[in-house]
Amino acid sequence: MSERPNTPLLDQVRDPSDLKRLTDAQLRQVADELRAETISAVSETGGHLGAGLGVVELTVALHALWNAPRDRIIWDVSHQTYPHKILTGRRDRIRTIRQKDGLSGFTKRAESPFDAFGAAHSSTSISAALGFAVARDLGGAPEHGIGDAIAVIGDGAMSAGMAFEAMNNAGSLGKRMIVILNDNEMSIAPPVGALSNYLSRLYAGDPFQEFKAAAKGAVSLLPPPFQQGAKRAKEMLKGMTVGGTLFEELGFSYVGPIDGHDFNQLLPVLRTVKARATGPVLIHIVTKKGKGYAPAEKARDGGHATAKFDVVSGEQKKAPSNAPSYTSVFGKELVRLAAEDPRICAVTAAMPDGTGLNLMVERYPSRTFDVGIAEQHGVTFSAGLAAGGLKPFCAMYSTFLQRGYDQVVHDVAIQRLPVRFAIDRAGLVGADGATHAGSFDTAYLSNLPGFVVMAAADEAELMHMVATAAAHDDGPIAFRYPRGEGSGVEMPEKGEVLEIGKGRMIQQGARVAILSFGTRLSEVMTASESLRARGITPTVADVRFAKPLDRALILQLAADHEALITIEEGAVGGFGSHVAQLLSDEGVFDDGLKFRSMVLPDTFIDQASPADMYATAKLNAPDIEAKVLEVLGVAQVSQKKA
Ligand SMILES: Cc1ncc(C[n+]2csc(CCOP(=O)(O)OP(=O)(O)O)c2C)c(N)n1
Ligand SMILES: CC(=O)[C@@H](O)[C@H](O)COP(=O)(O)O
Ligand SMILES: [Mg+2]
Repeated sequence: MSERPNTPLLDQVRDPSDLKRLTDAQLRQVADELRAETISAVSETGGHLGAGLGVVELTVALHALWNAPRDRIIWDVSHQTYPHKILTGRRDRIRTIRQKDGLSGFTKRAESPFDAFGAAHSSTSISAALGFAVARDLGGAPEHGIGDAIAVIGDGAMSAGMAFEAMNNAGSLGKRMIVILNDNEMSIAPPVGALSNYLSRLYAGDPFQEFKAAAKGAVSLLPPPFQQGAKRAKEMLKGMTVGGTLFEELGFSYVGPIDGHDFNQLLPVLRTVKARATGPVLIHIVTKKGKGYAPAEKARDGGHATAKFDVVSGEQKKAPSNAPSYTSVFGKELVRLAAEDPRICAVTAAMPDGTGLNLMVERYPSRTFDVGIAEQHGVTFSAGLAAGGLKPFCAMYSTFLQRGYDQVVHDVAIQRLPVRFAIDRAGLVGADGATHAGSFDTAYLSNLPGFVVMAAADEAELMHMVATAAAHDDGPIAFRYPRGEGSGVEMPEKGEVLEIGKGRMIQQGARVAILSFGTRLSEVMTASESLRARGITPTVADVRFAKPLDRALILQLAADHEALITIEEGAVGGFGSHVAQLLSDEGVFDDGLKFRSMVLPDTFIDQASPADMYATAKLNAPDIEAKVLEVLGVAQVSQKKA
């Protein structure tokens, strides 16, 4: 455990009301102590660091000036809320963050009344804030009332269509609400796109803006010191744009850009907006990701997310592993295939490193597209690329692909376009918890006519599936694989093209056949070992495909066994449901087949290690063993704990 920082003033802040009696100079001290406490806590837990460090001053200022929870502060993505959690009565649990039974790494309404709106996927904050503003004006929450609605959104999150949909709506409704655009010129990777360039231009230091601001009579929106002391106002006006921005065209009053780490700018501007805003206002603050912690400031990603680390050296403490990550296996195999086929291209929605497409960016930059946090566009853009004769790999996390679902149905599936979906983070992901669980993709893709849906049982299988997807030109195809390292299996030199809709036998046994879809296969084999001691050897197949099903294999195994069990890392409606439908259609149940489908339970599972989450889901080896015994009617003496 690292030495805890000395935080005499922060120690006196039990909730945000304690900030109200502090002077501006004391707020500065609280911010410094809060930053030290955040660094210390994350060094022990790991987690999202850089974004929180960048909003320390903003967090203190918002809680000092407004009255949360009556005023609703809505943090976009909410990976930057560790300082907010510390200030809102959760300091004693901050070192449990992202762990089993600990604090969530994101805002969560069930966790605290100060978490006005749950998040983790980006670009929802302005819509939610507008909802609160309208609810306030229509008399919602009559017991305590609703004060201000304040959305804090990053420059990366601002690039998403949803943010603009919300501004378009807010600008026309004209309700009082505040959007704080926290511009650190970073997403996880450096931000991309025209909006990012536009924001940079807004604070390019054009002295013309000073005159423009004055000429537009902007003084009414500026803090009183501006209006009184010409010198200070002049200083502050330097580089500040009022009027003529994209945001103003959308119906917002725009104030900024201001230095989000400088209380001398932040506090007066926020006070003035609080006192005077009548309609929607956007305050543009400029900050640094990782601010105040040199290793984070220097890191390529601004210290976005980190393992546990040594505070002094910044060195991260990662467990060594010999197995490659699924992500890197995908990235490397794609690069290999792209060398052979110039029509192969790749699309990521702001996750080049997370999806392994950084390797494609390095090798084939002109064929790799980071579209920003814009999954909907990314999917339809891929559909366009496919319609135009290219072979796009649309690489997204399972959970984020959810945002592009209508595009998957309407633009890809109905047109039978050969978009290859590389679905990373499939299944339960661990510390990011329920919001990031890849639980639904098998269900929501397998029910689409003409889709091919595969899951890799290990990293070698993943290589084959990448090759299979590249070769598949007849409609859309998806392959899913989990977060983290593979099982260390022997790797082929290159992926082989699999026959569509054909599974593989792993082990021939008797009485019960287990059909595994995805990486639960290793748990199935562990269970099988244990069952052997009881004289039961299950037949095991890796089905590879949830769609099209290997009908011949499944029907044969159904005919040869008294029981069939399916298992997958996904919610109901996926592989198991399709097998049940097949067995039902073929009348196999009429012959007395016993059938069990092991899927994720009908509940959102909170963060823990993936193994713990799968234990909660009852999808680990002991659960499989128990299921086999149950279906065969064998008495269980005792079940080992998962
Ligand atoms: C819909 C969606 N896509 C992708 C992500 C992954 N993601 C989390 S934070 C982040 C970058 C956000 O950048 P920004 O809003 O500028 O916040 P910063 O971290 O710079 O403070 C991304 C891409 C996400 N959370 N939600
Ligand atoms: C906040 C967010 O959405 C990302 O930072 C996410 O936590 C990344 O997850 P991985 O660590 O699995 O890439
Ligand atoms: Mg940013």
